[in-house]
Amino acid sequence: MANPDALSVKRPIVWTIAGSDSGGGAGIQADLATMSDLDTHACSVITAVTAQSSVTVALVESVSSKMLLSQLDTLASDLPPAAIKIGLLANQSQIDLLANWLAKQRTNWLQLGIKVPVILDPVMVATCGDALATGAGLDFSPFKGLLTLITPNVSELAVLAATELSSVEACILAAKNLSETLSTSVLAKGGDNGPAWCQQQANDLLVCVGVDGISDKHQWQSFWLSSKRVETANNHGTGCTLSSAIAAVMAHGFVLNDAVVVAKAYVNAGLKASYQVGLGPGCLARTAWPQDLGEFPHVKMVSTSEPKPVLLETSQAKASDKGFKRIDEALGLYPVVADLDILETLLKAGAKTIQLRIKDPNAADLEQSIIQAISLGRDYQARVFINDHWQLAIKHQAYGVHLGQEDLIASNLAQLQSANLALGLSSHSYFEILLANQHQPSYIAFGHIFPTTTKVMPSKPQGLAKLARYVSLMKGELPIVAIGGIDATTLASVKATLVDDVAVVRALTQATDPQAAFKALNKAWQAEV
Ligand SMILES: Cc1ncc(COP(=O)(O)OP(=O)(O)O)c(N)n1
Ligand SMILES: Cc1ncsc1CCOP(=O)(O)O
Ligand SMILES: [Mg+2]
Repeated sequence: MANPDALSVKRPIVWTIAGSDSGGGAGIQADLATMSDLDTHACSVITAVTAQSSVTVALVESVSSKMLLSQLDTLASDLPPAAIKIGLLANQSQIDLLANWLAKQRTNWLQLGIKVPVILDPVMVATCGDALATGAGLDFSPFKGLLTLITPNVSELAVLAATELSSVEACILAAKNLSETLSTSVLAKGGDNGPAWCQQQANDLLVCVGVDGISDKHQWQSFWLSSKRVETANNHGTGCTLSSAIAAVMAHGFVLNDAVVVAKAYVNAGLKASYQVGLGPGCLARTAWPQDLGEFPHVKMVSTSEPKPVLLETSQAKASDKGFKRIDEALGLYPVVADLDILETLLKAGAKTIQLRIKDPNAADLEQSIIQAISLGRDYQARVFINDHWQLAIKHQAYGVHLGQEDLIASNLAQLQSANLALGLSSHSYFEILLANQHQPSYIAFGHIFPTTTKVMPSKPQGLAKLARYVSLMKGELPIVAIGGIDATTLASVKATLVDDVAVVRALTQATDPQAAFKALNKAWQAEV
């Protein structure tokens, strides 16, 4: 099962509501190509027909309200969307009609328990500089509360905010204001050559507004997503491609933050392989689901003390200096346990990696238990990781520490690294894998793969298809450990994703004979695929 695409059999339906670009590089044409390339079935609702080439927009004719409504209703009754991308809306009455229609549909969908992500790319001007929508003063406020994400570029954001965005701070403020005005997350794109501060590299600002299914600490956070600028004039349809890729990835069940980073990687790869067709700017190539980590952006939380995006050259140099201890021998079947009795039992059974996970920070015998676990690890020549309690792990020289994304904010990684401890980091998405990977940990745990009762999770079970995608992205970088709901019945399917290692809790701690359970699971894990 090395090919992750083999795992997602059914193509989810995605709609694009946008204008036709007769030149084929942008609009509906770019959207359909992108959505299809990203393994979705694309339906189209055409808002306007443009007579357009790579150098000019000769004529724009919007479709009638009757035609717009008829396309929406016809599709809704047979081909309901898993996600919607909205592009060119040619005039205010189209905005009003669509917002009204979406509001009614949303109520129907919510009654059925369906939440459909809606991504709005507020298209105003074509790459050649010609206006596409009539009237600069389009009012998008009817969409308030109906959108998941709006994706203006810096010039569009300046128009929407009715202000110049000559500084990073002004851009952050305008994006946050827009997110409040429309009650939506915002992706302010700095990919086009805009003001001086976004010329050096492509810096996009993601303002998260109550994003579903991600860590509490990220739901309302803002992030810079930075990539090196791809130097090419063939950038016609970049915004359409990005927003339709975001919709397509969300239709596959990925959270918003994941969809944004995958779409950015998709656009970066597309720009690198872009090509010229007419006399003007050419278009992006379609390069399928991105699998090259190098195409993904660097992610940085926006903080009040340091609001600026990271400079990529320096951050990469620093990251390689700061790598954590490498894992030479595979972690293998990795038990995670809450007490010393079971820890010793499993070491006796042959566990070579084990984690002590005591969740109560006030546990009376916490430090003593940590000392004891580390000492048992030495006796049995096993690698003992301590969960959460990184200061005690340093103090007593554990082999390593395991931390979650939330723990990262409160811990001192430099101290851990100089004490030469190994570091495992949790992740629950592409986005968190990128965040974790930037610290160059010793391994990244990914989960939960299947439902679990061991821990209350903010995210949904990831499943095998997603696991396979992450494994393929991270192969050769550092070990990926799958965790969550893994037991004797699911082990073989997890192994088939080619993940490096597996961590288990209940499959061992709730077994009637934990030693026998470890031996059996370990044998199955070590066996050839
Ligand atoms: C191997 C492994 N993977 C993931 C976790 C979870 O860590 P974290 O997200 O910090 O959650 P808690 O375990 O602290 O509840 C883990 N402990 N081990
Ligand atoms: C700590 C943790 N982090 C992600 S899933 C999980 C618990 C996994 O436990 P189990 O193996 O019992 O499902
Ligand atoms: Mg933790």
